[in-house]
Amino acid sequence: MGQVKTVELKNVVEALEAGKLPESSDTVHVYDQSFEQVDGSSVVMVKTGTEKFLVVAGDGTLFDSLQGEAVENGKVCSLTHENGRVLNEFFVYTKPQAFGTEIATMGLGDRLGVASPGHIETVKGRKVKPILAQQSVRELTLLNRTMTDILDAATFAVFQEGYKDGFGADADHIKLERDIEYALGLGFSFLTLDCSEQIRNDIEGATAEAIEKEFADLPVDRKEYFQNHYLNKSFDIQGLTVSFDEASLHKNVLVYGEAIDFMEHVYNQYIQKADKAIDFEISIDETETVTAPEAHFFVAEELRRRGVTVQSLAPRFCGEFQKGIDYIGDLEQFEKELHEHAEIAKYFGYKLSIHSGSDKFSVFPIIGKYTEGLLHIKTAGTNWLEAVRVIAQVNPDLYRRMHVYAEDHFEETLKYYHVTPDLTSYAPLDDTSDQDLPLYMDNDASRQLFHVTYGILLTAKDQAGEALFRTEFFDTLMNNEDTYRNGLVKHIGRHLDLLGL
Ligand SMILES: O=C(O)[C@@H](O)[C@H](O)[C@H](O)C(=O)CO
Repeated sequence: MGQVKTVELKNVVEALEAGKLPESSDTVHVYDQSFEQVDGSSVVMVKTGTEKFLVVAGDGTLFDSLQGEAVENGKVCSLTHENGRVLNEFFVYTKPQAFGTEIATMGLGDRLGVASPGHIETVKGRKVKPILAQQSVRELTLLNRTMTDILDAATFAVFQEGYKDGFGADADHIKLERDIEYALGLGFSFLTLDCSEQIRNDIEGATAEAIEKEFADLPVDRKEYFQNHYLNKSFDIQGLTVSFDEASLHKNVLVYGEAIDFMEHVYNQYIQKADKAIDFEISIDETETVTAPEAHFFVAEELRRRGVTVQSLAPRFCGEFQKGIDYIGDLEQFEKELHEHAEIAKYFGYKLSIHSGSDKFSVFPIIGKYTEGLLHIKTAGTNWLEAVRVIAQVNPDLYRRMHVYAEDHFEETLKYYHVTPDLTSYAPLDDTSDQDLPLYMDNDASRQLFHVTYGILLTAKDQAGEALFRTEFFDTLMNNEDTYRNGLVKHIGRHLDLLGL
């Protein structure tokens, strides 16, 4: 830390020594809500330039535990993983928790590690709890981030905002048992088990003969286990009648059987054995197979039969839930099926989970109506797009360079995301004034262009190995923190308003 900064922070230390909340100055911003006093120590979060620190003074175990640079009789501490764990030890509200099925939850994936303060402001006073740490393995891989990074970002944001109403941490789209073990060991409170590898999409297109032959080859006890429970019976779900003939039963057994076995295994081996409550979510949304309501019932009934308790389940809905843009499909069909999915979820006592929930404004009223405001909804990319909007507003030159790079590298992202933007549908960059650059964040195609190129843009390096955009991107964002915060409050607030939360 430079000499200049320690001089600036001397006043903060003096105020803390006197047990007082320091005041912000021209060069040091004090996050008032973060001020805490415990066993003779006083601590607060500050920002100088584009960097944030914890400043602690006084004596006692908190002062001794936080690691930092001595400034007068205080310490100036970087936001390290170790200092985040110290905050967890002294302030329980900085640790993630599970919420169960009695309140709506919203996944607020933050690919940058700087969005959570705006998310916290957005949810205050609403009937929803924030899952502030939520990144899929795909996002972590594309960003070279770790699960520890996203937990730390949430810890420091909650401390900065003095937010004491609880938050969650979702290890999202987890497919491997080693990742489950690692995430739960780190203290994640929410596990989204992605079963797309176990779901047999090939069965969807198979002939009736092929399905019958494969089913016939199953062990006798397995066939009897399913046929004795489902065949030629009707199940009444709040007025929705579900029944299976041989063809439909055999198809569902083959499509979902292996996935359900995996769900049961993970529940018994990890969720049941966890040292704290875990919100367990089943994700069958990222598959080619649309989840028909009767298939949703089949999966849920099997979980019930096997004693597996889940807090939320994400089906693959009809139509398209593409990243960062509104719903694509027949609204009437969607409403009919969403209603059925919601009734099935209610019947089995868990929340319906809406993945790729960003920007699905046309269907939010339908979702809010039939889930009666008890759901889990996941967003992530839209929070990154609001950051890109800020860049377009305040640093047009950086935006232009990122836009060109994203277009040049767009094709590389299609192996990770299913998006189908028409990149000729928006105005050419050279024809767009600086003033109009933010409008690209209102166009579906340019939204998706940036939505899926986040990893490429934030890890791109020049020939000297220096970051092409990352450093300037984060400096710009940190110098315009309130603009980003207010943009999130407005944009995510619109999501919650339309959902009735
Ligand atoms: O992009 C990702 O991998 C995640 O954000 C994933 O899509 C997440 O589960 C989600 O649905 C966010 O909207």
